[in-house]
Amino acid sequence: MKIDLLDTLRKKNPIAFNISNFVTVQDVANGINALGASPIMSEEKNEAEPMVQMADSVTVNLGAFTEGQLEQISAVTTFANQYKKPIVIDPVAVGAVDYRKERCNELLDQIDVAVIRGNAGEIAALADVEWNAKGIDAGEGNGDLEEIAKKLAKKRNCVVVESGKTDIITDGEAVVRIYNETDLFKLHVGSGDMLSSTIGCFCGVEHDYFEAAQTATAVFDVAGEVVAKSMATPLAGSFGVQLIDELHLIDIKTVEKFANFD
Ligand SMILES: Nc1ncnc2c1ncn2[C@@H]1O[C@H](COP(=O)(O)OP(=O)(O)OP(=O)(O)O)[C@@H](O)[C@H]1O
Ligand SMILES: Cc1ncsc1CCO
Ligand SMILES: [Mg+2]
Repeated sequence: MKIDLLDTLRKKNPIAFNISNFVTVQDVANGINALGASPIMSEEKNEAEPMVQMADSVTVNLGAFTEGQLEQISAVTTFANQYKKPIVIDPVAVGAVDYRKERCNELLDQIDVAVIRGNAGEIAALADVEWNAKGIDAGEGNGDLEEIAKKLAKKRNCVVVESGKTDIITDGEAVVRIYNETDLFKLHVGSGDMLSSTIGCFCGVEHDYFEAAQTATAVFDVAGEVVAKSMATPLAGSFGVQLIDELHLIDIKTVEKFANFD
């Protein structure tokens, strides 16, 4: 794993263009800004081309899109392919709402993406595997998580990050697993959105998106673990704030010390 990419990111301060959702946009902007990237958000179709041109990566979060916004998402992602800017997709709740799954699959049919990051319920839905997703959460299912992630990676010819107790990262062939020590992330709505956008930042500085996704996930997971270790009592609000603080403070040595992966 290329943990050194953390310093590369801080040196380059990549512009991370995010189409976010209204629920978690501030956490996403502050999280990746604290980490060392330069976030910019937009919902305006008319500025899609210059936004994409100046950006190093594009992260599209499908958490609360409207019909009107689909045109902007289509324009942005088409320009991103044209200007060779990596796209990260966060397919929020596609396992729970068919409308979302259909729109997401239409989008994925039109464009090439670098990474899809979702929980098990979301990745299973896009991989056409049966699963009982629960709203924005992973829900329950019996499928083999690694096989599901690989299936989607092959189907969409991209890297898949399937988050959960163990984060599974695959390019369709190789698999890297990152083991989480804390489940406090679940106290903070938008942990997943922040992870997806963190992956976007690393894809903006590393063309090997499999490597970029691994480093991003390890940095993010260790940041949460460090915060959890420092809290005598788990506190949801404080966890969210301290996660942003730790994304600012975290360094390569800390990630090397605490990242648990194979
Ligand atoms: N059961 C768990 N134990 C430990 N860590 C977890 C667990 N589930 C998720 N995580 C961690 O939480 C972070 C977000 O992943 P998660 O799968 O919850 O995304 P999500 O469902 O899209 O979240 P959200 O919708 O709230 O943004 C990741 O860093 C992941 O490693
Ligand atoms: C709660 C919620 N609803 C739509 S998006 C979102 C944030 C998690 O993605
Ligand atoms: Mg999510």
